[in-house]
Amino acid sequence: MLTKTSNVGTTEQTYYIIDFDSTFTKVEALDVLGEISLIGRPDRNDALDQIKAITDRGMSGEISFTESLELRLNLLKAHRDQLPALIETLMGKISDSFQRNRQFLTENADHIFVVSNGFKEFITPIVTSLGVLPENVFANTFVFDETGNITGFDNANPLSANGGKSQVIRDLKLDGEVYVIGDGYTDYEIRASGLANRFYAFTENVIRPRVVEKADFIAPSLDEFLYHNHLSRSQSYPKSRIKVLLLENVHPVAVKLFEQEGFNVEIRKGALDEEELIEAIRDVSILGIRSKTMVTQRVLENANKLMTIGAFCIGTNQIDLAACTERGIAVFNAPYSNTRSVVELAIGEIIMLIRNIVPKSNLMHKGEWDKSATNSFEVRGKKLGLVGYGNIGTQLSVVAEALGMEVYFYDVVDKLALGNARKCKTLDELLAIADIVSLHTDGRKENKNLISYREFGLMKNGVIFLNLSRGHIVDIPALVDAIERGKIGGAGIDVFPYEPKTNNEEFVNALRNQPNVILTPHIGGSTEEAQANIGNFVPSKLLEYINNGSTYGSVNFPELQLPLLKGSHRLLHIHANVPGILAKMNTIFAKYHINIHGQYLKTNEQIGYVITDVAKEYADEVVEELKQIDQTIKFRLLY
Ligand SMILES: NC(=O)C1=CN([C@@H]2O[C@H](COP(=O)(O)OP(=O)(O)OC[C@H]3O[C@@H](n4cnc5c(N)ncnc54)[C@H](O)[C@@H]3O)[C@@H](O)[C@H]2O)C=CC1
Ligand SMILES: O=C(O)CCC(=O)C(=O)O
Repeated sequence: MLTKTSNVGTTEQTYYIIDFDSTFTKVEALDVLGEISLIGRPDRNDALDQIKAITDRGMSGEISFTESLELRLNLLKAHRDQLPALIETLMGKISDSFQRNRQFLTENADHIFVVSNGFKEFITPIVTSLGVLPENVFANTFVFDETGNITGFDNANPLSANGGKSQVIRDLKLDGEVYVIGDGYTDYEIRASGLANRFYAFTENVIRPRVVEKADFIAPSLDEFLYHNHLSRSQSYPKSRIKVLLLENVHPVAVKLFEQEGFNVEIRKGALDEEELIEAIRDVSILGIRSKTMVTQRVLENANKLMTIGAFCIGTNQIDLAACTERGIAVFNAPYSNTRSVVELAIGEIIMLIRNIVPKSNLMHKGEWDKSATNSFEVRGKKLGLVGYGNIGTQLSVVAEALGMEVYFYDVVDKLALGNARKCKTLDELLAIADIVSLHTDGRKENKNLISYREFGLMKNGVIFLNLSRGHIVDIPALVDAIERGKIGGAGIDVFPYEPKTNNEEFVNALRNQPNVILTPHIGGSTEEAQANIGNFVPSKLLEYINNGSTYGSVNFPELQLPLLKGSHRLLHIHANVPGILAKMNTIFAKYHINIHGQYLKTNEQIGYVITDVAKEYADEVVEELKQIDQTIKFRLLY
């Protein structure tokens, strides 16, 4: 993020001086050359470490540049024949924000200079591939011996010595504003010698504190630099300004995906309570949570920048969905990624409980050997009663049948029975018939205490009871009573009306120390596989929404799967679902003679979502007038 503000704006006479290593490319080219030239050498790793250390010392100004160059070339022992491989590698290492903004580089080629202490032999092919003019590349050149070994550098070139970059800029006699973009101390030196008006510390690839503290501005990407200077760019809004807050230990793959996208990502291990979340969410655009963080109306009132929420789980009952919709915040979840994990845990628990393994194992730990078949049963032929026949219920149905169980289910919605499963007309009918009752309903409020004293009363004596869905669905005192009366032969409980916020909080519950009860800390969906699946799936949905406007799979927004944005500007308008909004929008488009490439509209009970792709040239007033339409909730522009 740019840290200081100023009167921005550029003139025709603005010149851009760009560094190469770790700025134009993600890497230091001589480090990469070392990886190539030292292949097969026994001391390769040591030499590479030394080269990297010397590079850093030179870049942060600890040792003179000439010294760092000499030391590195000595260690490299490179050859001319290795340069094509180096160039090929560097082509794949061009910084993402430079790749994205090649249009800026070509359109401003006359005013762009790449000034580097690296070497022309590899810099020129890389930067000219993105439109920089070869005559605007200023860098060192290698000296080779007669067999092609790199033995040194041209000492007459000012860039081989300290202060060389300033010397080059001085000689260029640039008449106008000069802005330097780079990651190293030598880039700052241009500004220090009074030859540049601004120095932007470029931190997309590497952050050097000693350089950053000297900078006029910090540019986490080229987009940020272009945005700051109102220059043409590939992103309507720099991604580094978009803050992502990820709570509850979401999988690292998700963190990586958001970071790769260039977002500013903050992670916290546990859940936050309402007050903590209100504090943390103020400047957050994307929030990622799991099942424990309650996103309430009060939280949302303090989340003015929030665009979207990702529930890294199935359940979304922890989020006030209606309030999100009212505020134009799109919510996504992962409806399938952890279903198998829950099914496998349920099957495992059913077998352990029906065999009475838990008390036997506890006795063994106390040294007691109780070999007997009493109260140990097989699952084959038993009646499994599923309450809720959705994604998990149906999958459990199929796996249970494969184990020889008879499956019965009850769902409030008329569902197709899979395999030989039998539908029950009422919950009561199911409870009366099942040897094992397993809950798989969603967490809607009306399901609170769905299973209480009356329902336990309807169950068979010795029934096995499982809840791996949501804690509030079962009345815990009623469950404890049923266990103590011997009504329940065994129970597996994974979810609780109140669950500790973090692993450091004690689990307090009347179910503790009950016999033949398996208690698990809400881990039905916590397998490595499921978490990695969710970690990939949810960010993909959030990114489609942020980058393209697509809402396919959203749990609260009208679903629109949009074509990729190409050659147009995309105007996204979210409004209260009242008649006439589309007509008002189109009146504005007509008034300004806007060429519409495509238009998409979808509504739900609360909101309407209109996407209009338009030709790139239009008056600024269009955007302002669209935002002013009555009942507008949110407006976004993408390109
Ligand atoms: N323990 C854990 O770690 C995990 C728990 N879950 C929870 O498992 C539950 C089931 O998940 P999915 O199968 O993916 O949900 P789903 O939405 O696909 O299925 C839920 C089904 O329950 C039905 N239903 C709702 N209320 C009902 C009622 N009172 N009586 C009968 N049927 C009712 C719905 O019509 C729907 O068919 C959810 O509560 C989810 O949050 C999901 C994943 C992991
Ligand atoms: O793993 C989690 O945090 C929650 C799993 C869960 O309950 C869900 O996916 O609905």
